[in-house]
Amino acid sequence: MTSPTAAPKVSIRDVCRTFSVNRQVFHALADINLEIRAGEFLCLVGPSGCGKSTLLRMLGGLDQPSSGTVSVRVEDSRRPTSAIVFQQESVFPWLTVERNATYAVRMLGLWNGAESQRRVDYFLERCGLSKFRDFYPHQLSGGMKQRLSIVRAFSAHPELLLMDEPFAALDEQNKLLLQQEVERLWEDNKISVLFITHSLDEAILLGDRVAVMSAAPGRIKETIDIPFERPRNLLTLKSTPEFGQLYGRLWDLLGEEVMAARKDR
Ligand SMILES: Nc1ncnc2c1ncn2[C@@H]1O[C@H](COP(=O)(O)OP(=O)(O)OP(=O)(O)O)[C@@H](O)[C@H]1O
Repeated sequence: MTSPTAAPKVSIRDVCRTFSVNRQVFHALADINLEIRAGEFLCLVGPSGCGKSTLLRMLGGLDQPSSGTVSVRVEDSRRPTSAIVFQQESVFPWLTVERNATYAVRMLGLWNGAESQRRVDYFLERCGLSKFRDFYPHQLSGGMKQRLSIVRAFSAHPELLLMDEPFAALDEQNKLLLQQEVERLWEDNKISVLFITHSLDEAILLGDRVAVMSAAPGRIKETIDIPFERPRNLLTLKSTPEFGQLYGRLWDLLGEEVMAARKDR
């Protein structure tokens, strides 16, 4: 458990993002204020097009705010500031499983011999890919490729892990298994996580807090603490009245925004 009073890992202050589309200004994000605590698992939900991925891309250094500031508190300069797991498979087809897993660390010049290899071996083992280290992505299933993306991200040992709907394209069984695995990996590695999802089940299962965004221009409408003990089991959780109440509260917050987003189209 992280202390709410400790210095935040991520500070997002008064962030706005506009895009110029056909010579018109489109306001994607407006006045975003949000913190992620060190070691916290923060889930972000919101209607389609409200700017979740734009915000995540800013934290990953792939985009810049039009105004306001985004900062990540770096504690160890030998670690990459962030790593991203996307929804779509983002592994390199011309590299083996092992080379994919080590690519980011090598590219960043952070490869540290035996120590780095030990991390890669550990995460390959944890994600059930040890036996496939010499396989190429076309020889893997979709779920295995997504596990490889997770291995690559955790192996890089980032200060901040950014996950953009990482399980959205997976079948239900693989999704449940990977949700559990990510929760365990996160608990064992004490990493700070921003996790985007459209699934309220997933947000409640994984999050320490869930931030709900408004329809575009995206704002943080409310953040809600998830009080359940870990490790969590979705099937057990779902049978409790507390889960139903939390789900209902989140759905009420989100439902209004989904309707607003539809009207704006
Ligand atoms: N490079 C860009 N140029 C113009 N508009 C953009 C650009 N990138 C994003 N947008 C717009 O910004 C808005 C937010 O996009 P973003 O992908 O962040 O939404 P999202 O909440 O992640 O959506 P979804 O849940 O559907 O993935 C969208 O209306 C999108 O069209």
